[in-house]
Amino acid sequence: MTPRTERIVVVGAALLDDGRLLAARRSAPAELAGRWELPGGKVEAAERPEDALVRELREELGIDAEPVERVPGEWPLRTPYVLQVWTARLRPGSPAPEPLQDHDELRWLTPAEVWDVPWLDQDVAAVREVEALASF
Ligand SMILES: Nc1nc2c([nH]c(=O)n2[C@H]2C[C@H](O)[C@@H](COP(=O)(O)OP(=O)(O)OP(=O)(O)O)O2)c(=O)[nH]1
Repeated sequence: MTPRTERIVVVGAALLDDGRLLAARRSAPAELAGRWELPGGKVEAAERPEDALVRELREELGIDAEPVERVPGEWPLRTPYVLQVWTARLRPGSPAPEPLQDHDELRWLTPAEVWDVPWLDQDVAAVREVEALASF
């Protein structure tokens, strides 16, 4: 058998504002519902990950966001997906985030509160990496 090499990047945003990290609770699909994640989604063909991030955050949260820097690392999700994370911030004048699509609750977490929500298992290592950033 030929090993499967195709991989599809899911971009997640570590949206930081006033020293807090935005966490989003998934409302679907059933196996992920109720767990918390970094908002984002799949990068489309020929799309740059940073552009996908901006698009997904507009669709899901209604915000105007700006990617800042790639968080080092890459984390496997279910095949063929891998998670990459960028820090991001709200552009001046952006609306506040609202759970418009895929989520039913949002929380801004201070560094002391980061582990107060049940993150998706596959996000824990990524969130640890975000926690280590000087900007948070
Ligand atoms: N956005 C996001 N998705 C994650 C994370 N962790 C994780 O396992 N996933 C999974 C959930 C989904 O199966 C997949 C991303 O799909 P999605 O539903 O958020 O993305 P999308 O809007 O592009 O999807 P689609 O409805 O167009 O298919 O990755 C995470 O931290 N953020």
